[in-house]
Amino acid sequence: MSFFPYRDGRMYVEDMALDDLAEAVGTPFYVYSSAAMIAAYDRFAGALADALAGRAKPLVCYALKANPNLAVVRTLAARGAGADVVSEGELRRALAAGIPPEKIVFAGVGKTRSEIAFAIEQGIHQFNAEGLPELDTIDAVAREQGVVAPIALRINPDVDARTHHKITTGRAENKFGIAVDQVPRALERLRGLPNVTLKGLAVHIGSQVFELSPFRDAFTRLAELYRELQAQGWPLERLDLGGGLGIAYHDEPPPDVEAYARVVAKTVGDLGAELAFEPGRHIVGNAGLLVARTLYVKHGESRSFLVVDAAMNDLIRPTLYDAWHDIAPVRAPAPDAPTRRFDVVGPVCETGDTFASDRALPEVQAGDLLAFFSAGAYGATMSSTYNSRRPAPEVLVSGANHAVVRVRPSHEELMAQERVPDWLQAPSPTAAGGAG
Ligand SMILES: Cc1ncc(COP(=O)(O)O)c(C=O)c1O
Ligand SMILES: N[C@@H](CCCC[NH3+])C(=O)O
Repeated sequence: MSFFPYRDGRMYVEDMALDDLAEAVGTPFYVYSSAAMIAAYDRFAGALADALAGRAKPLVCYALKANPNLAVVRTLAARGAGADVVSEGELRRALAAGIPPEKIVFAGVGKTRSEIAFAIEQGIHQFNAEGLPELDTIDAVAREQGVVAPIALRINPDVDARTHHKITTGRAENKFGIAVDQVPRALERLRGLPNVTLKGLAVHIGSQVFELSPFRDAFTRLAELYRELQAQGWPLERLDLGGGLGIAYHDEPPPDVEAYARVVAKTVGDLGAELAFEPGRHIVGNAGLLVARTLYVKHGESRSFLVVDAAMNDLIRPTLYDAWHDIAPVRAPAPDAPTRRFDVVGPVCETGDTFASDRALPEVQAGDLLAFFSAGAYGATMSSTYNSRRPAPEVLVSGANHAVVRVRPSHEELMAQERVPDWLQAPSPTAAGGAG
């Protein structure tokens, strides 16, 4: 079922017409379907619960980096989600959205002392430690607070996730995690660190992973290591299998979440470990759209351009990864409407500010609204103010209700964070122009 259907020639988000929303909030804007993210979350959590059949209880820690909007996180918290965070900011958001600290895992290669201190104060579930020196830091900070901090070692299994090279994280050359060969050194180090306690192992091999075999390989390696460490006497009880399960961005068959859950059950289901997962994109990616208005239709010598009012500062994925996002007009085209090839571009002064090249679209007029699909993950959160453009607002729809869950800041608000030092006072009129 589509959460973005056409009805009477107009595209809807659930029961809210997008053209009405555009009138209400202005363009460009992000819009999320509450029902779509709940459906994706429930399906993911349900598939794991079914496949594990009571052998292990899955803790689904939504990866805030995909979309940290408080209303989005709150929606998932209400379904029982925990959180995967990679900064104090994300941790504060997870807590503010009502996720209990004991359901929060803290990953990331560059946790600072003050971030670690804050997380320990909150009593989070665990740190996923990504390197040996970090163990010393967590230990030292925990000692200052007189507590023992729970950790998992994030293992780098050297598995090719077969995704875009910029978002693969489980190869030996990537900065993430601890190589299997270094684990003995990490354990040796842990023996001398009384203020950290090793609870388990973690892995995350990359993002937008489509094939199941890299997961199978990584989880199998992790299970072997888990058994080995237990045999050595380490009282492990947790495995965190990371996120990474992809979504369909076009008409490809989406990854099979039930088959993913069966891989989990088969590889680690019998270890008796508590299992955690860190899905981001899979939960929110296809629950969101970016909606833009066409400013100009420009027919050049060799190409036709649709210049829209959204740009690479709003959605950077096409520029950064050459990512494909489906684009469709908000006013339904006639079934037999001819198509034409367009480059869909934004107003930013970079050639890379291109959402799609040579894309077949129905005839579009200036003023028409366009929906960019699969923009719920790594969309608004990766936006910037480049070219001094105001970030697009975010809207959450539930049924026929909508709420602006992040407002578009004014130009004054954007400039208010900047300061001009005294020694750069505005030049007096007489000084202007120099020699007179
Ligand atoms: C440690 C960790 N966990 C979870 C995620 C979420 O990934 P995804 O949105 O692909 O599920 C990421 C990002 O790749 C990550 O680095
Ligand atoms: N930002 C990336 C994914 C990176 C995942 C974070 N570890 C994307 O848009 O696809």
